[in-house]
Amino acid sequence: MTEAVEYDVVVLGGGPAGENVADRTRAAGLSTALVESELVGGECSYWACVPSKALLRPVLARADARRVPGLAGAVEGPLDTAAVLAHRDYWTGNWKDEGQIDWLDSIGAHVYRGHGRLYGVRKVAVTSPEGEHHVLSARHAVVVATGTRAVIPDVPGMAAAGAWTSREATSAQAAPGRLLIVGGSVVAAEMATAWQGLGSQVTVLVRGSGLLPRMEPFAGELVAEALREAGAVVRTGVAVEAVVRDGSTGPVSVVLEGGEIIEGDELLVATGRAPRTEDIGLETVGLSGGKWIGVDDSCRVPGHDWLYAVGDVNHRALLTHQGKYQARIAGAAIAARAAGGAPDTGPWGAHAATADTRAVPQVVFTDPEAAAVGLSLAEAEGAGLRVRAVDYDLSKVSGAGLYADGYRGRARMVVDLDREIVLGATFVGPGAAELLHTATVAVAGEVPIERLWHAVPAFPTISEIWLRLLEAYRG
Ligand SMILES: Cc1cc2nc3c(=O)[nH]c(=O)nc-3n(C[C@H](O)[C@H](O)[C@H](O)COP(=O)(O)OP(=O)(O)OC[C@H]3O[C@@H](n4cnc5c(N)ncnc54)[C@H](O)[C@@H]3O)c2cc1C
Ligand SMILES: NC(=O)c1ccc[n+]([C@@H]2O[C@H](COP(=O)([O-])OP(=O)(O)OC[C@H]3O[C@@H](n4cnc5c(N)ncnc54)[C@H](O)[C@@H]3O)[C@@H](O)[C@H]2O)c1
Repeated sequence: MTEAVEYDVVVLGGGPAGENVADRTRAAGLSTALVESELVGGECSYWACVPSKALLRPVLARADARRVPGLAGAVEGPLDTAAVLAHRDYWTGNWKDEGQIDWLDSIGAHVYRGHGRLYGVRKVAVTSPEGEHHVLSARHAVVVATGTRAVIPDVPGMAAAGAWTSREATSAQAAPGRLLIVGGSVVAAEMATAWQGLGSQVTVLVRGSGLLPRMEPFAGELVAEALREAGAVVRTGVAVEAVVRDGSTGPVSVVLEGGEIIEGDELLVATGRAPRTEDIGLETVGLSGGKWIGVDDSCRVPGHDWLYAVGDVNHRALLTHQGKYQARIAGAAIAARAAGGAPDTGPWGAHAATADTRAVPQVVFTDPEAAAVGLSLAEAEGAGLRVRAVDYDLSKVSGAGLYADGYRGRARMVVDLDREIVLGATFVGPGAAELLHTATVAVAGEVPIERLWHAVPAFPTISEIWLRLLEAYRG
């Protein structure tokens, strides 16, 4: 080991969360090193958000166009899959990270390529791909931002079958003929939409009772209905007992509980994420590897005043925008503490990631899009709050009718009856994604219903749903 190189802050993991911490600590004038073992930009840029949305955009645009009289006839044919994949490759920078490295250089952050591990208090050891070793020490903070990897359940034959995870599903260079998908949450629903649209015959095998189990039930119902209309098979209440494949390529068979066998050409396992913490030296500071890292609202690890964790790895909200938000909060908290100040960690304070528990927005880019923020009805009731849900058929809004012929969609607003504020909102329908931020402002801002009444949506936009929901609530 060489002598330690000292920085104010050392960031372990260069995904969206890690990069944004570096951005904030550099903006505060703190010297910062960032350690990345694969590609700076992380899962999101190369195997998750960005490539998946590049695959989905043409599928959704075509579906939208097919619902517009006068335009539908022009988009009857199949998508140009090769062009879509090439566009996806462009958006991932062909899995190269020079652009992100240039940006980190431009803000004066020092990048170390290699696997990083905590090496006792305030220290990180880096092993480069060439086998060089560096020790970095942090005057003020080490921030762990190592993200997650896909979980492959312990189903006989699954791991050996060379099943796709989200990585292969977002980076594949051809559409498989028959794609089997195990799982029914966000990755499963989005990838089913993308690959069915790009020419595969998709079968989704859902263990639970429907798709998108964390959203209002109507979200999963509408998405499943549309997937079936697009030609996919969506089966609920089915458990996969075994996977059989001769090697890791060629036809793959899934054996369901009860003995039914379904054959496909590829199998995507979309059954959740596990933290990448098993080999990052947590044991050297008295913590356990392989687990999520618990943090307080400033994203600091309790009992370790120099250690922070941001992004997926802290399990607060596994979304890029929330990881970046946590990074902004943690970066500001580190800077405030480094300057000897008292951070503002009360609810909604400058150094508290309060939105993680109150106002997390998420858009699922399926057809129809499903967008939600804050609490669902079940979550609000489960929290013991006195609430009322107001539902409205989105197709009855003029803007929606003009947006698409035969528009199908639904909205729900969950109102706190004691405080008369919106706790959560869900919009499902074509074009619903861009409705979400209004709801996020209402939820995070705790805007009183009586004031929302004065926020007039433009006619004829789909946003008029707000007026309808408020009218329905006020009677
Ligand atoms: C298919 C898919 C689609 C998604 N789509 C969306 C979406 O549309 N919108 C959204 O908000 N979220 C989406 N997500 C979630 C999003 O990808 C994650 O929330 C986000 O990537 C988390 O960012 P992060 O920085 O915490 O971790 P990551 O992006 O996982 O980055 C962690 C980084 O740390 C590095 N690292 C790990 N261990 C070490 C080590 N020991 N030393 C050095 N470096 C290390 C990794 O190489 C990686 O680059 C999607 C996820 C999937 C799987
Ligand atoms: N557009 C977006 O915002 C977006 C897109 C994709 C992923 N993500 C995020 O990435 C994360 C990962 O998504 P995901 O869909 O992989 O995981 P998830 O944790 O959301 O869902 C995993 C699903 O797999 C099911 N499951 C677990 N084990 C199973 C088994 N053995 N057999 C069958 N089903 C099983 C679970 O019941 C659950 O419904 C999520 O937090 C998600 O929000 C976000």
